Amino acid sequence: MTTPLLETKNVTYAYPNGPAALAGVSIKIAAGSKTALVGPNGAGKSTLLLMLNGMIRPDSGEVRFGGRPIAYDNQSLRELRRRVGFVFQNPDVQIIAPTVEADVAFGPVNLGLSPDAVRRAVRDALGYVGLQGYEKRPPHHISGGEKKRVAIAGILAMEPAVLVFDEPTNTLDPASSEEVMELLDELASSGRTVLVSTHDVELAYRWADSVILMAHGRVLARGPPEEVFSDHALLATARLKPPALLDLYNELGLRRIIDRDVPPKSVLEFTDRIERVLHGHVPARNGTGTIYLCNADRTGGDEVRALLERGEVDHVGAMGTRAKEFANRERIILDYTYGVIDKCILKALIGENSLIITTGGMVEHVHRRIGEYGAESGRKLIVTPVQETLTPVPDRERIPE
Ligand SMILES: Nc1ncnc2c1ncn2[C@@H]1O[C@H](COP(=O)(O)OP(=O)(O)OP(=O)(O)O)[C@@H](O)[C@H]1O
Repeated sequence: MTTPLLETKNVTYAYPNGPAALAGVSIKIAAGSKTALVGPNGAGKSTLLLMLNGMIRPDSGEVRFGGRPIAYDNQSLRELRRRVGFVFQNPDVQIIAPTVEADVAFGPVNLGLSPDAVRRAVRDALGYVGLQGYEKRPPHHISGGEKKRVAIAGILAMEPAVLVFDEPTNTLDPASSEEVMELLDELASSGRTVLVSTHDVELAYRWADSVILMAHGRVLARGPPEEVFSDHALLATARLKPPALLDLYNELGLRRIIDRDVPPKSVLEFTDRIERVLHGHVPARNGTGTIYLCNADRTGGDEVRALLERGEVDHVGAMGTRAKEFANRERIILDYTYGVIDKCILKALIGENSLIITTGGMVEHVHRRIGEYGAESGRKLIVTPVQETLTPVPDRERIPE
């Protein structure tokens, strides 16, 4: 690894009158990485994260940002906290102002930005988390998932290089959890470094590119999720279970039903592997389902409803916060809000049709991802822009030819 963006060197910490919360922890976080800090209750995850932006000072050892030890004077801490944004587990701790707008403005105002720059920062951050229109609402009158997004917007408005999330999905329902994880994916793909703590191994396995496993104030293991989560004994020490997909894959490997090489990260990858074992290849099928693609920036609700009313669409998914807002506004019920492309490919492979609603640059991404899947698996998948379903003779686009 080149110089890590964030690093701790043998840090220790005990709360006043408490046992050691951290007993010598060294971690390295690479710029642009998606890291999950995984461990049971009381492992020391929150304590370690609080150290990364100077909210807790180690009893011994050192925290480094950008290769330099962090300093604890007020000026240095203010600068560090602008660069390393921290989203608390409980948004009520973080949200302090009487309106959503004032809350998100708090950081930029403190940074001394001009009123115009503050307005822009608030607008952009609320847009990013899909909360335009919430500006004047009192934060205690919105849902838990929305509060989480307000807290994230408040941090984003300061444009940090690193985003640290303590248990981002704790207390959220499954759909809200998925939306927050998708937001974290968007943040990471825009070049930010994202670090989350969690005891949800399923989430860490599919999301992270690097995992740090902690228990009893120590690091037990670190590395790619498929390696760390394949060690059952270590996971048991940390009172955790392996992710279901990886567990099944490893068991099939041990029984020599499949060759173990690169573990699958998704149901789609796994089912393709099984098909290859059964047939020697992923069989081409006639009659794959169609994936309709709606660019919500260019399509009206009436047009989408017209397609849905024809009864040809079996499943609907939305990718990105603006697309979800569009679906919400148009009262379109969503079956998928996370991992949408893979889920729609899986349905297409069993002959069912689906609709993906998305916006802006994500439209190209959907085409690319489905095209790549088609090229790798040798299957022809049909992607039909919703606009084309409105013309009398649909001009279908085949990917790949
Ligand atoms: N404010 C505090 N005062 C005293 N002890 C604390 C305090 N916060 C945490 N601890 C103790 O420090 C240890 C590590 O706690 P920490 O919250 O960092 O763990 P965690 O891995 O984040 O757990 P969880 O998943 O439950 O949030 C635990 O033994 C806990 O009891």
